[in-house]
Amino acid sequence: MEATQIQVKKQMEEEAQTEVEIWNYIFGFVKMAVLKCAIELGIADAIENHGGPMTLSELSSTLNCAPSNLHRVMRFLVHYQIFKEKPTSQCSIAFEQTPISRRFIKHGQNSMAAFVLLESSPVMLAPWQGLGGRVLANGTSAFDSAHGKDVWAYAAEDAAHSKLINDAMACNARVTVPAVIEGCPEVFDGIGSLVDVGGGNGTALGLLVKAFPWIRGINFDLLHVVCDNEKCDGLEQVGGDMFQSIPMADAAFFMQVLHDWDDDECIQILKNCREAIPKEKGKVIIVETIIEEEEERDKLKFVRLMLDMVMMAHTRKGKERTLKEWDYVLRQAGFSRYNVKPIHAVQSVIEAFP
Ligand SMILES: C[S@@+](CC[C@H](N)C(=O)[O-])C[C@H]1O[C@@H](n2cnc3c(N)ncnc32)[C@H](O)[C@@H]1O
Repeated sequence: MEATQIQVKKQMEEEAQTEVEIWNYIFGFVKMAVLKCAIELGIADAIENHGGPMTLSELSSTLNCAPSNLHRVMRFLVHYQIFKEKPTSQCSIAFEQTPISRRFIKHGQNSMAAFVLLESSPVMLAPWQGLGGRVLANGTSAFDSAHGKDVWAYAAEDAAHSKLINDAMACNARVTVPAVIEGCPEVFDGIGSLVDVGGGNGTALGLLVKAFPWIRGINFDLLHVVCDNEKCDGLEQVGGDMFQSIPMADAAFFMQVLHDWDDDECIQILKNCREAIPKEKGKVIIVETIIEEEEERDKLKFVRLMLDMVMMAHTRKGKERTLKEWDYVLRQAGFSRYNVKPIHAVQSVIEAFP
């Protein structure tokens, strides 16, 4: 092939790929919307309860919906390999579970269904309309513009939304905390008491106390959150404001809390934390995203960048941080020494010492 022919072929391939990408951007939300619909209908739950693949008529009668519409939803989900088609002995087609669909069973192991329901809720989608405004005004929160208050004040007044947040955080904790336990168990050696600051419904701390039974767990969150929490063996529930003070413990644990706040706020929270832990042997364990500045660490880099945009949409001044930015925050808060431990998760573990 001549050089010009090669160039023309390359250009045509690029144009075709561009066309694919453009349509992905235009209708990117459709995947999330159809997944939300599948979770609300309970499609994965129905197939799991059935104990094996289900035909369209079995599925539509179980879900009590029109087969014609369900067929279109299933065709879409099969195209994206969320479910698989399997021929039956009666020459029809049945739908079977995949590793992806199993993650969307409502109460299944490692289920991420609650996270989809939170992020696709009208409350969390509305702020995205104001992202440009936030960038231009540099500081006007997109969430505040949409709802007139910040996400935590909103949750304090709307019990259903608060539950949506806590359930989503809990399903994420069930995936992330085992990666922490497996990736760096030594971090928890010698800790007699651990306060989980912004611990939500206590799922993360419950898993930690189960894995390290010598730890006495204190789950600390806003009063309205801990008041709604179910009693959990081995956990003390304490309500309060981390900007005021943090309950005393040998160590403090923060998972996806500091990314909700700007540097000055994080420094304030971490200074309060220094007051709560012993000067000599105390430590802070932070489970957060670290944005890599140079080489890509792994396939999850895009999630970290997306999470940073989520912080821009959903918090006032929160952000995902590079290592340099974490270094600044920790040093300003008086933590002289820290280790970073990569784990098999979107987040890393930062162990910091006063
Ligand atoms: C993104 S969630 C993280 C929950 C939990 N650490 C996890 O990863 O599953 C942030 C948590 O911080 C809590 N929070 C917000 N403001 C707080 C404050 N001023 N004092 C204590 N907790 C607060 C919220 O109620 C929420 O549970």
